[in-house]
Amino acid sequence: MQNQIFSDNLFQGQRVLVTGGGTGLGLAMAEKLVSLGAQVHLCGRRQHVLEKAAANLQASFPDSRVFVHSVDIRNSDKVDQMVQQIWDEHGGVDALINNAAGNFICPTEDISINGFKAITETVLNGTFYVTQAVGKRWIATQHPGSVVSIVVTWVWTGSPFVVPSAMSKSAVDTMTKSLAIEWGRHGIRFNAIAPGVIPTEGASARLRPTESNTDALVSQNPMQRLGQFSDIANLATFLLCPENSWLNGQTIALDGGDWLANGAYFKQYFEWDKNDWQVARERIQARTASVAQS
Ligand SMILES: CCCCCCCC(=O)SCCNC(=O)CCNC(=O)[C@H](O)C(C)(C)COP(=O)(O)OP(=O)(O)OC[C@H]1O[C@@H](n2cnc3c(N)ncnc32)[C@H](O)[C@@H]1OP(=O)(O)O
Ligand SMILES: NC(=O)c1ccc[n+]([C@@H]2O[C@H](COP(=O)([O-])OP(=O)(O)OC[C@H]3O[C@@H](n4cnc5c(N)ncnc54)[C@H](OP(=O)(O)O)[C@@H]3O)[C@@H](O)[C@H]2O)c1
Repeated sequence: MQNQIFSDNLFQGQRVLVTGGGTGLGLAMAEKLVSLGAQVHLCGRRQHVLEKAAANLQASFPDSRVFVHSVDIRNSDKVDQMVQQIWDEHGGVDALINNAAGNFICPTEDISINGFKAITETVLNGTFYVTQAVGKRWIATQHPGSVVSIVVTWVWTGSPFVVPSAMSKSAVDTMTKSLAIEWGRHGIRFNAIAPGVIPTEGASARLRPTESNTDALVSQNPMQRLGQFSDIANLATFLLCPENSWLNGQTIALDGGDWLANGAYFKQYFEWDKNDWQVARERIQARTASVAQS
């Protein structure tokens, strides 16, 4: 029998937009919400990835209602059109998970302006565009809402070699606190999850491009393991529960206590020389190119 924290149909009648919902952690959270009865909208850039994710969800949960939106969240007009379409065709959403992100490791002195923008315009700007497009409709219709944003523990530690991501995730953390105050009176709640390492293809290929062995990460973690999809799916579900209507403005670490014990990630890369960085860059860019062509 499945270990069940939440009661069946807890999210029946709830509609949730998950950015980056076609893969990794976004898909894991979407799946949990679907399993509890939610209607979900998955947004990402790659239509075929979204369609496959939706088909799998529908196969696992035949009564589910899953919709896909192929949108680059860096484009504010396209984001607004997507959200308007969701309002026109489905009456809106009740919750938003800001999960889409881009990242790669690189010494900060070597990042081009385009590289900086590829990350910041997704994580910072894109998150704002989606949040504002949804939030302003909630306010206009006096509809309560709940937002969960996925940040990372380096909002507290900072992090070498991923500075555009660290800057942008800190901004999303600050948005969480700021809008928790500003929009609380509209019944709109903001919380965030700061995960430690939960292995996904997308993150591993761009943050650990030359090393797949995770033994050291496991042994340094106070709980002696890495994160699992169920960890983030359960916490996101808890934060979005309408019953938690006084839970607002919080960023919760979900890392087994790792950042308390070990601080910032990626300190091992201080040992890399120019050649190591070149190899890493080639692997990351090959991965990005193959994903774009797939
Ligand atoms: C705590 C544990 C750690 C876990 C924290 C998790 C943090 C995360 O956010 S993980 C998320 C991982 N998932 C993703 O990144 C998925 C989406 N990512 C992507 O699509 C690509 O990686 C991303 C971000 C570059 C965007 O792609 P796209 O918009 O097509 O950009 P693209 O045109 O390829 O490249 C843009 C610029 O970045 C540069 N760039 C790309 N990769 C690299 C690299 N490895 N090094 C240096 N520069 C790079 C390119 O050269 C280009 O700049 P220029 O035009 O000057 O040459
Ligand atoms: N995995 C970890 O250990 C970890 C730890 C801490 C925090 N996080 C955070 O968790 C979230 C999910 O990461 P993940 O590990 O699951 O990686 P992932 O599978 O690569 O997820 C990123 C998702 O964002 C989408 N995306 C990227 N750029 C986009 C854009 N411009 N517009 C729309 N969608 C875009 C991607 O789909 P397309 O490529 O199709 O657009 C993809 O579905 C991210 O916010 C990440 O920072 C992850």
